[in-house]
Amino acid sequence: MSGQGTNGESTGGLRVVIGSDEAGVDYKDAVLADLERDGRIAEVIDIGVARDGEDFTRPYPYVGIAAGQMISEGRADRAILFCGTGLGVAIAANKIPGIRAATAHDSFSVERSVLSNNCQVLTMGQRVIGLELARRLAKEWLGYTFDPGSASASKVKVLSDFEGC
Ligand SMILES: O=C(CO)[C@H](O)COP(=O)(O)O
Repeated sequence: MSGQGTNGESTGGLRVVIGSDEAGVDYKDAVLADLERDGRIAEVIDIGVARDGEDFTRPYPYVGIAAGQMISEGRADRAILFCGTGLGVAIAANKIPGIRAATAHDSFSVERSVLSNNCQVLTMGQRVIGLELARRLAKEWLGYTFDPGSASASKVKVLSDFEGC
């Protein structure tokens, strides 16, 4: 069984949620395939929507909330979510106490979302960036680990203290 690392992550390898609404399903499926080939990932959890599924028209807030809850409850370490812009799923995930979700479409922001902000959730927009960039950014993002001894830690703690978790 996996233990907990200093970042709250599973020490047995990352457990990663992937999800989208219908506007992000093409990118979700492409990144899902990448994650399944990625040796760093212990478990990939696809929360939909499924292209041919009954949940295909599930609105983005349900996707963001479900992903945030999985992390909050310790059932996953990270989530990568897509919608048209990436904004809606981030707003939804951020409604869950303790969740830090960010929309990032460039390499520097992707890096800082972990190293500065200790984000557990990355969101991107299928209507905003190209597929190959989204795939690359997802891979990069999973390679970063927050350093609890860094100068950024006390800033993130302000958020945790405010939320009480
Ligand atoms: O991008 C979205 C939400 O941020 C979603 O994929 C589309 O939402 P809509 O513009 O309200 O249809």
